[in-house]
Amino acid sequence: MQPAVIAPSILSADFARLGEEVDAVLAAGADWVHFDVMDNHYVPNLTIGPLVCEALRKHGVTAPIDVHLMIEPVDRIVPDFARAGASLISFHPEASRHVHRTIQLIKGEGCRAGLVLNPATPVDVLDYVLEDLDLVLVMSVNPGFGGQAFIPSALDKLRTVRERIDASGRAVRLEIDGGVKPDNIGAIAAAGADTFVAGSAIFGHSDYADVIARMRRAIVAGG
Ligand SMILES: O=C(CO)[C@H](O)[C@H](O)COP(=O)(O)O
Repeated sequence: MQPAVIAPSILSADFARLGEEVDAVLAAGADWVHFDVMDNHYVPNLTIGPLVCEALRKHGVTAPIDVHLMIEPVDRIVPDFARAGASLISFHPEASRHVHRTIQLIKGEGCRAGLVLNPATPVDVLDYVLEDLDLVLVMSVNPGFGGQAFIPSALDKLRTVRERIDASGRAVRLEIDGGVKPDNIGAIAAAGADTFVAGSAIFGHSDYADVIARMRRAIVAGG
């Protein structure tokens, strides 16, 4: 298993002070910045686009920016995010007519590629494309909003995807997103996740370093 990565979702940050918020969470021990892009079409919410990603890079953020596109159709916006400084770009198979082509597009733009599985999306969407992926993101809430409760069936899905990744022999990251907290992250790690997105649990806490440290301890204890 690869070293654990903690990726705070800026969906729960104070957008009026986004640069400071990202600096603070990275100084507090976060590894990546998770960047949720919603289009009010694929999901019923509207957030941020490539201009904000570029602004974070210009602000001086050098950590990996992990872009989660909840956008349909997805292909047109991929080059814009690559130019804006995205490190990884993940998308939903339901939002792409040609999943293999979208993966190649992301990689051709110089980014790592991830595929996102909604709570009701079967694991077999990984057939024939797992060998091209750098990351699989298992959603443990329905996409669109922060602050939702963790859906327990995500643990079984993590175990299944972990087996498939291990059988592939490739260093594909297994990311979890939605309702991740210090009190469930140990069980999530034990089920096979190595990359942990958390929004409200981190930005809703007054001491980012404390909550991230508690998450890391729980990952080691549970995983
Ligand atoms: O992708 C998302 C929602 O679509 C968010 O990243 C996710 O829900 C994180 O928020 P929280 O940790 O508060 O559940």
